[in-house]
Amino acid sequence: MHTIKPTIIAITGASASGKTLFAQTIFDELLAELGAQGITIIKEDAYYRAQDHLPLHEREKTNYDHPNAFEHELLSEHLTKLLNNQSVEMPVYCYQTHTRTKQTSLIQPTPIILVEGILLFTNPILRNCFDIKVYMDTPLDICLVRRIQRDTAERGRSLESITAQYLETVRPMYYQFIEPEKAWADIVITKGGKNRMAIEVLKAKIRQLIQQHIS
Ligand SMILES: Nc1ncnc2c1ncn2[C@@H]1O[C@H](COP(=O)(O)OP(=O)(O)O)[C@@H](O)[C@H]1O
Ligand SMILES: Nc1ccn([C@@H]2O[C@H](COP(=O)(O)O)[C@@H](O)[C@H]2O)c(=O)n1
Repeated sequence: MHTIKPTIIAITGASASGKTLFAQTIFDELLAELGAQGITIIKEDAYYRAQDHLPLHEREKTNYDHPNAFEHELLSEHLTKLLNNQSVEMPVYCYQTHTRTKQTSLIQPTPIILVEGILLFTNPILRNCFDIKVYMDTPLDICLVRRIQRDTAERGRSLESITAQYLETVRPMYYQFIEPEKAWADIVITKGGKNRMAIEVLKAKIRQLIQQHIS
């Protein structure tokens, strides 16, 4: 099954546009059919640069919406290894400490690899790795509301810190880097991570690719 090159499907778009929900739904719904040997997910967020050398108050000032915040070189090295049928140790990131944890997560090569994150198409080497490029086109005001709900519930953030970060970096970087990524997309998805028709279309394409792997 692994003799044919894996297919990498990359999903990008604004923070809280629904990338994780969309990718995770496809993964969860196909897992029963394909098994863990068939499909895997990689998050660009796992590749935020380690900041152990900085005190916490300095890490809080980092612009996490600029491409330089990511170790894209390591992500492309890992994708290349997976394409060459080698496993990788993906970093595990912590949004509370703004750095990587001491753990890593073993990722095995699979025929289908989903990658999701805000700035995946800004890097030409990464872009080159992707077979299908998806852009989540969710209005920014909806993203902001969902980010406030998610980051207060799941990422230990206050409303004050979310709104300050939004005005200082999230919104300007969206216009500078994320929105222009749409031009690279093969598929543009509206209605966020619950767009059932888009989920079914991607699942059908993945099933077709798996059939090609098997035959
Ligand atoms: N279409 C949708 N309808 C309702 N809630 C959604 C929808 N898409 C995403 N969400 C919710 O919005 C929040 C942000 O989505 P998430 O998938 O984490 O975004 P991203 O990965 O792009 O940052 C999550 O709580 C998610 O469940
Ligand atoms: N320490 C960090 C790292 C990242 N962020 C924010 O996360 C956003 C990207 O993740 P999504 O799941 O929302 O796509 C990005 O907009 C960063 O601002 C952070 O707040 N703190």
